[in-house]
Amino acid sequence: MKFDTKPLVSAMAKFDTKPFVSAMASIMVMRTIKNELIPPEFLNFFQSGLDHLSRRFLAEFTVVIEEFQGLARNQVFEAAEIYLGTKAATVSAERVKVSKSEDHKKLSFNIDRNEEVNDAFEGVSVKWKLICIQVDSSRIRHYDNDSSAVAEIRSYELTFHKKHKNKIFNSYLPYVLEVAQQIKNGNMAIKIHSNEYGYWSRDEKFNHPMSFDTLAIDEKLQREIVNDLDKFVRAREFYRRTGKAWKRGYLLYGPPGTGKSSLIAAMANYLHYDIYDLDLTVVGDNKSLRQLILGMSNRSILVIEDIDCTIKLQNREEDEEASSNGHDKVTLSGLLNATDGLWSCCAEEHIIIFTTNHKEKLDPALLRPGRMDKQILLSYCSFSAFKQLAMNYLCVNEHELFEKIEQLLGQVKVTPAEIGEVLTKDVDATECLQDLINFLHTKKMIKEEIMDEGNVKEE
Ligand SMILES: Nc1ncnc2c1ncn2[C@@H]1O[C@H](COP(=O)(O)OP(=O)(O)OP(=O)(O)O)[C@@H](O)[C@H]1O
Ligand SMILES: [Mg+2]
Repeated sequence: MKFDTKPLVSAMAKFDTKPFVSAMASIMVMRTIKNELIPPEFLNFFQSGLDHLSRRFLAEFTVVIEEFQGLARNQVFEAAEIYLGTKAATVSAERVKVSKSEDHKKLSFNIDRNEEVNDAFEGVSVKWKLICIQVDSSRIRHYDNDSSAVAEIRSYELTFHKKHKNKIFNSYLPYVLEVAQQIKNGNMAIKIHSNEYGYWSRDEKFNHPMSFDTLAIDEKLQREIVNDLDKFVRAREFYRRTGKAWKRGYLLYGPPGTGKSSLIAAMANYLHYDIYDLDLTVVGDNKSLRQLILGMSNRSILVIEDIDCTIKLQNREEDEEASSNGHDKVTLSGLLNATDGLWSCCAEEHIIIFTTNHKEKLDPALLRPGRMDKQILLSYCSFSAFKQLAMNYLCVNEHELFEKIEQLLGQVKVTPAEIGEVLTKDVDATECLQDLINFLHTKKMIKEEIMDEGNVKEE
């Protein structure tokens, strides 16, 4: 290993004091001793002592970025990992790791443990190092105890001259986060995370093929939703200026099978955001809920399906009673605080989606203006939505049977899910459409019979 004296010399020129010079001289001597005389097995130990000394006298400043904050993965660590992957492939590291999982579209590079990577930002030199310490896995809360008795605690050390502290904190680290996000958007498949045992599962790929091209909803409504999403994504400056949390809440409501979950999938695919599918029934209390939401990464969608029945959400007075009785459970105000409260501002670009089949059952506190930014009704199939389904399932955009179907759709309520089922029964398009006409006729007859019975009873 060659010893580069340039930084030392320039540092000595700047800080021309006797004690400093003699300390630097000692360090140089020790480095020579290290390179020439120390047996390889003691090198690491000696090196860390030397690094420590250099840091003191070169006025270096080191930021430690640990992989986990409690149970949640540290997003700065994640971003550093992705960002340094690009550096590792091109610049200074002497050893890199290369991998490609199914989730990735391209090769991923990574610096190896205890390797250093130099980087420069607006004229400032920085040094990254990946530190790995092996410990007994039972001492780590986030670690899956089944797999191994030994676990690794990983962290990055970012070192630079302390006079650049402001620049690093205010410009460089945000830049690293930004670049990592861009890389992630281009390279990573979307993930879906679900909660179990108090933390998010990490590596499930989100494979739902639904997109706004295949979603069968009213065209005008679709345009409105897409415009809303575009506006939200572009609004970074607006949220920063107004001090509002950069998040948007949607309530999707409507009968089963009308496309609420399909719309969520289309949104995630459109924005390229990860989904965090929150099952409130397995969240013990408000504190765990808060921790889960803090564990979400930026640019992601929090989904709480069937909000009316997944949990009994009481009103606020009952909440207070419950917490004063020491009851451990997620309460409505806990949920609202978690999604709405001050601390949820820590993250950026969060979309929160609640779904329900029964909007009328929801607590008014959830529906209060300003809480859910947009309430979207997904309803029974219109003719234009049907045409989209015919295109999806049968690759047909015009057919002589369409007129009859349009007429029947005006008379009976049928969900896109029901239509989808009929259209997949046969291979031949005409037969499928004829099946659909028969299905709609039957529904219409049943509806008329029910109405007749109602009239009889009324009489
Ligand atoms: N608007 C739609 N466009 C395209 N396909 C749809 C639509 N609605 C439903 N489907 C089809 O029906 C299936 C079920 O729909 P989905 O799960 O989105 O309904 P949902 O409204 O979420 O129902 P639930 O209230 O029971 O959760 C989907 O997998 C999809 O194949
Ligand atoms: Mg659903």
